[in-house]
Amino acid sequence: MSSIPSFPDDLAVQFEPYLPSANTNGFPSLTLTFATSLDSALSLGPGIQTQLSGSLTKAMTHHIRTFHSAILVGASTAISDDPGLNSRIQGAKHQPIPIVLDPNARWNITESSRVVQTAKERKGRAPFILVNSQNLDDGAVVERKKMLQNYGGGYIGINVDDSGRFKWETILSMLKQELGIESIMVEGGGNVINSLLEEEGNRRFVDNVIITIAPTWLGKGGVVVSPDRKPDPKGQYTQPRLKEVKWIPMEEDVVLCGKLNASSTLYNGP
Ligand SMILES: NC(=O)C1=CN([C@@H]2O[C@H](COP(=O)(O)OP(=O)(O)OC[C@H]3O[C@@H](n4cnc5c(N)ncnc54)[C@H](O)[C@@H]3O)[C@@H](O)[C@H]2O)C=CC1
Ligand SMILES: Nc1nc(O)c(N)c(N[C@@H]2O[C@H](COP(=O)(O)O)[C@@H](O)[C@H]2O)n1
Repeated sequence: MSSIPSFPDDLAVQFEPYLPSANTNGFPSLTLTFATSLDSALSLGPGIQTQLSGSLTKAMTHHIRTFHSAILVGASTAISDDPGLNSRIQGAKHQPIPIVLDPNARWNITESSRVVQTAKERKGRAPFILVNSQNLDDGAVVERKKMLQNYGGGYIGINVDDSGRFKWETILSMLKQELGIESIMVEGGGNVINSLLEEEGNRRFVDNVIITIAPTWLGKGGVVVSPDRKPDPKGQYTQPRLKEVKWIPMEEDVVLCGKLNASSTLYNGP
């Protein structure tokens, strides 16, 4: 994997207000970051890795990765993309720990998975995979766990809720307690991002948002960011709206930065 040229200082300074800072809420600081098309798609379809970021916005993503203790993706992204989940920016001073949400232990991670190769070459960290606690004793999980432990990673069991998902509150507090994670970059895919944005109770965990928008339409059938509109306990839908918004043009793309958790308000129009 070739290294990515360093991110220019004059651009890096513009992102500083959106980098993690110590959180007072007891949870790791969470940055939501992904690349999208003009029709809100992350990829052409489930299982199809689609390049959206240009070279400069890709460098930005790898620069931002170095400021986080962890990067988190869903199992389908791990399976389809076989990602490195490290920072390949020249001179990277810190590598985040990859975290994969995989309640049903679907990802057959092996010695030749890119993230493991990267850890072996000491160009990144070995991943921790979060599974439903009931799957921790599964034979395949036990074997994969042994393999990952050789490189400093592993499997962690968490109980799922009635819908088969982990609660975000549990994910975040467990990552902080067990792995000492203070900041986390959630990169995708659609399922993970939508589950984070659909409920006000989860949106409160999102501190910073950094979205690359590429000048292209992927068309119907793509994996889209479009959370369900779930009403709050009072039966109202509170529109999440970013604050402290900054648009940063970067070659053909534009990067949208903002803050979310500073209590989203009901938007009543101008
Ligand atoms: N453009 C971009 O920046 C990115 C694009 N992608 C693309 O997104 C696509 C994959 O997205 P999706 O199919 O939506 O899958 P996904 O990557 O969101 O994974 C879905 C799986 O993650 C697990 N999961 C999600 N939320 C969970 C929760 N709260 N608790 C427990 N488990 C949970 C479940 O196993 C679920 O089946 C791929 O095509 C990939 O290339 C992925 C990341 C970033
Ligand atoms: N920022 C960004 N731009 C794109 O165009 C993308 N397709 C993605 N995808 C995400 O990046 C992961 C790949 O990471 P590595 O470079 O392999 O470390 C992929 O799994 C998606 O999370 N991101």
